[in-house]
Amino acid sequence: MSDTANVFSDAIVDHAVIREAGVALAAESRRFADRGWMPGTAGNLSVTLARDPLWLAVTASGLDKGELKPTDVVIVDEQGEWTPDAGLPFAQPSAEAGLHARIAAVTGAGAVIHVHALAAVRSGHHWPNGVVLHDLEMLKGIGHSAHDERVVIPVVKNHQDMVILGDAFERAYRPATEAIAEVPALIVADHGIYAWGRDLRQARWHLELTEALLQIVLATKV
Ligand SMILES: CSCCC(=O)C(=O)COP(=O)(O)O
Ligand SMILES: [Zn+2]
Repeated sequence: MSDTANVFSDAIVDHAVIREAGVALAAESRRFADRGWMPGTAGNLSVTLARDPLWLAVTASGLDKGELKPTDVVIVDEQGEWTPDAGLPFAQPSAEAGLHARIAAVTGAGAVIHVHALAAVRSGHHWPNGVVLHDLEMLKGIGHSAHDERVVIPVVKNHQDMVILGDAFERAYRPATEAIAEVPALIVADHGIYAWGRDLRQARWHLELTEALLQIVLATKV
């Protein structure tokens, strides 16, 4: 019997779904810790389990993100708060779960990843009003045109209150139009970057490509 069986034995939500989310979040977290983007306990991840009401499986707070176990997940509601309705015992969700929930609610994302990657933090210092990207082939990887589009990665001020941070995200977010895709990333100044997608894999692609684009604009700035 696995170590998750007891923890989830009274869960109202589907045990297998939570187990699958925990396995996936731990694996992704390890990947980013190995890259140096989640040093120590930095960073957090979530996947959307349900939409009505909104429930996310988010990483637990304050743990070594390179050593998460499949049981180190917490089910939170649309405020990012632990919900008793999921039937799991209390565990402290990520301090940033509220922003994950807001991003998932506003964008429809199936997964959100937050890391403390260097180029994102440096870019936020250099361009506090947003980072302009253009004429870069990798823009196609975040849904944009490589040549005739000017894409702005929004930058918002850091805050410890996730409602204030969520409001800042909503003001900065530009949803997709028929002509232009959304920008699936947000820089939080002096802190790190959030990226999202329909699932963890696409969120990872968006994160890796955005961080690579930011490395290029930093390396080529005059
Ligand atoms: C050690 S970094 C400070 C907290 C933070 O920014 C972070 O990403 C991790 O917070 P969590 O509550 O998810 O462990
Ligand atoms: Zn953080």
